[in-house]
Amino acid sequence: MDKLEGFAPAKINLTLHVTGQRADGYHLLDSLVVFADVGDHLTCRLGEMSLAVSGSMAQGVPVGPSNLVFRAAELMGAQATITLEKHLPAAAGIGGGSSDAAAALRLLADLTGRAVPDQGVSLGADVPVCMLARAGFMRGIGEEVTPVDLPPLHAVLVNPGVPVPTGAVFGGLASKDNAPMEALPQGISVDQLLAWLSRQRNDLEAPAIAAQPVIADVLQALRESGAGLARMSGSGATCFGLYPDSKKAADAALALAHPGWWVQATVLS
Ligand SMILES: C[C@@](CO)(OP(=O)(O)O)[C@H](O)COP(=O)(O)OP(=O)(O)OC[C@H]1O[C@@H](n2ccc(N)nc2=O)[C@H](O)[C@@H]1O
Ligand SMILES: Nc1ncnc2c1ncn2[C@@H]1O[C@H](COP(=O)(O)OP(=O)(O)O)[C@@H](O)[C@H]1O
Repeated sequence: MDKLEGFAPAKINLTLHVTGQRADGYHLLDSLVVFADVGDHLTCRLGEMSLAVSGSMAQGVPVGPSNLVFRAAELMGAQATITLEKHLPAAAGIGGGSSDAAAALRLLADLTGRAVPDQGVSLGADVPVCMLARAGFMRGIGEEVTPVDLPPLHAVLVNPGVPVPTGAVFGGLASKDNAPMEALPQGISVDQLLAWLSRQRNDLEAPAIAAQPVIADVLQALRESGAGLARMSGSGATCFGLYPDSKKAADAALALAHPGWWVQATVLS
């Protein structure tokens, strides 16, 4: 094996309940996570350590040792020549950096034959679920990950171009001890899933809107575009809308076009 290619899909928190806080300050989460068919692309080859970042969303992404891809190589004890093509906005609540790190960990594990320590959680609370890269529950601070079977969902992702720092949004929570998600029935249909989702929450929505009020405008625009459900992902600012089929999602994406907004029709699974 010489050079390997990998895909780092956007992570979407369909729900995000904050149920407590650990003594070290990290929050306990109860979240249903899915992945989009849009994301970043990586190539990786063992050799001299280097990282080249390109792509439509490369601006502002660190190219040095603070890039999570660089840190993934350090964690694996590997030297590698890596290219990263960024298509996902950064600091956007869709785990772009974490998904890049998880993709790099998968590639480096394949290239070196080494195991990934602790599913990469030392690189970030979102990395274990991004290692799974399919629908799953995320609990603990993010280290407890369980796959779940869900029907695919047609969606539009909208990011209004304002970065939201995750730690600050957690810090703005009015309550840290909120109710967990309801149990999710197995073998659920799309309509049942939508009804179930509408009864769950993203507890970070209110503090994120307080920090960046434009998020409320995005949610309103998604609802007006015909979304059956509109919610923020992660700590924001990206929001998603869910639609009955791919045509309605594509039409909504066209209607949502707005200067400075990143708008993407996608399938979540
Ligand atoms: C909120 C979530 C939900 O999936 O997504 P994003 O908004 O980042 O996409 C994640 O838990 C974010 O994961 P990640 O972005 O990897 O977080 P980390 O780098 O580990 O932590 C950044 C900061 O967020 C806070 N943090 C993060 C995770 C957690 N369970 N409790 C926290 O309090 C801490 O203040 C920490 O210093
Ligand atoms: N490969 C990467 N892609 C994007 N951001 C990265 C990357 N590596 C490190 N970062 C840093 O991580 C921060 C969080 O980025 P990201 O994971 O995209 O956001 P979020 O945690 O909101 O989902 C960014 O502000 C950026 O400086």
